[in-house]
Formats: sequence, C-alpha cells, structure tokens
Amino acid sequence: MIALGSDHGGYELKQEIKQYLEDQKLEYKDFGSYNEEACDYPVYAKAVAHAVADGECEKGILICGTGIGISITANKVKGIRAALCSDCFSAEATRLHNDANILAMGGRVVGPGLAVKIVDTFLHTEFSGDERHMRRIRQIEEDI
Ligand SMILES: O=C[C@H](O)[C@H](O)[C@H](O)COP(=O)(O)O
Repeated sequence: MIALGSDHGGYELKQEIKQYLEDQKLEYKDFGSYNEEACDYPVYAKAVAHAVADGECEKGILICGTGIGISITANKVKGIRAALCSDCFSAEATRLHNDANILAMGGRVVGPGLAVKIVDTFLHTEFSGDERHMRRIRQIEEDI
C-alpha cells in the first residue's frame, strides 16, 4: 500500500500519479488534500509520514509546490527518510543508498511525464543492503 499526500500545489500532479498507480494495479491510500483549494502541506506530510512510520503503508509519495516544505515536515517523523527528487538518477540512488521510504516531488517543478518515471524508478528500485549504507542509515537514526 502506497500512501499519497499533497497540498494544493501538488494536487494536480497527485491525480496523474494516482492514474499511473491504477494502471500498474498498485494499491494506494490518498491522505488528502482532496481538492485544489489552498491548504497547509504539513497536515498531509504528517499523515503520510505516520502511515509509513507505523507500517500501515510501505512507502509514501508527497507532493507540494516545490516538494520542499512537505519533505522537511515528513523528515521530522522518526523512521522517515523522505527524498525530494526531480530526476530518475536521484530516485534510484536514494532507494539504493538511503532506503528512502517517502518520495517527495514538486508539482510546480516536474511535469507529469517525468514525475511518473521518477515514481516508477522509486517504487521499483530495492535498497542495496550494502553495509556502508546500512551504517549511515543507522547514524541518521541516532538522536542528535
Ligand atoms: O514548500 C512549500 C510548498 O511548495 C507549498 O506548496 C507552497 O509554499 C504553497 O504556496 P502558495 O500558498 O503560495 O500556493
């Protein structure tokens, strides 16, 4: 199950991503927002981040205007590694190296064609499991 969330700046792109997930027969849960009215991205970032951190959903996709505010918020939740990506190389690398569990994108940054490719790459790339990457992820988890 993939958790989806957006504010008004990411709503339209989220609809495109939903269509892609449906075409791929991948299950998702949309945590809002549910229309293009102006709203506050932290509300949706927190809902998706907790769904992933609690194990209700395996991965999440968050979209705001830039992807920045929504990823900053999600990364405050323990166990969340949200990666803001605007290209497929980063989407692949963040799965391989960081075992990122949330993909963030900017609805005002990437077009729908590229965004779908980024999602496809993110969802179909497994964490490498390399010791050096596991060590670094453990260090991320340490309290600062
Ligand atoms: O990082 C924040 C996001 O990009 C928001 O989507 C953005 O700040 C919303 O801006 P506005 O309220 O001007 O549409």
